[in-house]
Amino acid sequence: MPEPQSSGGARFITFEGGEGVGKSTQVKRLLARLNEAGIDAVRTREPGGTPKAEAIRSFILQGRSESWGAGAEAVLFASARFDHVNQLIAPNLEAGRWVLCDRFHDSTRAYQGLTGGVDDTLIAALEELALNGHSPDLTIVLDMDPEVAFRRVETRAVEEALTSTGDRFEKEDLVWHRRLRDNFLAIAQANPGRCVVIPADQPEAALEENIWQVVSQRFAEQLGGQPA
Ligand SMILES: Nc1ncnc2c1ncn2[C@@H]1O[C@H](COP(=O)(O)OP(=O)(O)OP(=O)(O)O)[C@@H](O)[C@H]1O
Ligand SMILES: Cc1cn([C@H]2C[C@H](O)[C@@H](COP(=O)(O)O)O2)c(=O)[nH]c1=O
Repeated sequence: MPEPQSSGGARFITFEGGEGVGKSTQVKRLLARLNEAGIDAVRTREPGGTPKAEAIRSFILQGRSESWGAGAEAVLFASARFDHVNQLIAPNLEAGRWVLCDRFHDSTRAYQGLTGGVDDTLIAALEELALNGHSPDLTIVLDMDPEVAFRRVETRAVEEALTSTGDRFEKEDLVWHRRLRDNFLAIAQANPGRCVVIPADQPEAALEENIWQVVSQRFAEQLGGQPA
């Protein structure tokens, strides 16, 4: 296996989509594929990725900000993102490491904005502040029927022996999750240069292969022109 490279052309890739569509699984698989191709990369998640952002994650996902409303929660997610971008994402990209992030600003657009009803102007202002110019180079939107994805989340809860099947947003009803799915698709449609929608209801290895095709074609130059 070639040694990971550590400079030049680092790329920022985000994974988005509803609950249980397989984002975390595929972030790990893509990291391994990139490492095999000699690319130095890190994986991270939102909300979270730094100690301060993880503290905000626990606060929100335990439901402690639920009664504050979607606008205040958008501000909390953006505060976590501000720290994450400045302390982890930007320094890694500057050091030449690719960054793979499990959820990013499109989740705020989809959950708090389009589904939660928070005004576009606030979402855009928070985004500008938190991203500080670090927009993803590519966003993979994993798409599938939320009812099927829910079953995955329930199975995961059983496998991990969790006493509760979900965090704050996993507890919303199916109608809400269907709206969320449509909203992720609308975001992808509005950002065709950055977002690629991939059907997620397929075996893990097949999905990994689909994602690798997209990444290796999009970044052929950085990957040394390797065929997909
Ligand atoms: N392609 C797949 N087919 C079937 N099961 C899968 C697939 N990908 C992941 N899973 C399983 O589904 C569950 C959810 O996967 P994962 O945690 O990767 O999803 P996620 O989108 O990151 O979820 P969340 O939004 O809750 O963070 C896990 O138990 C995982 O093992
Ligand atoms: C970044 C971000 C996340 N959320 C929601 C989406 C999920 O319900 C949780 C994160 O849990 P996961 O298991 O890590 O997917 O938070 C949100 O509402 N807004 C955001 O900006």
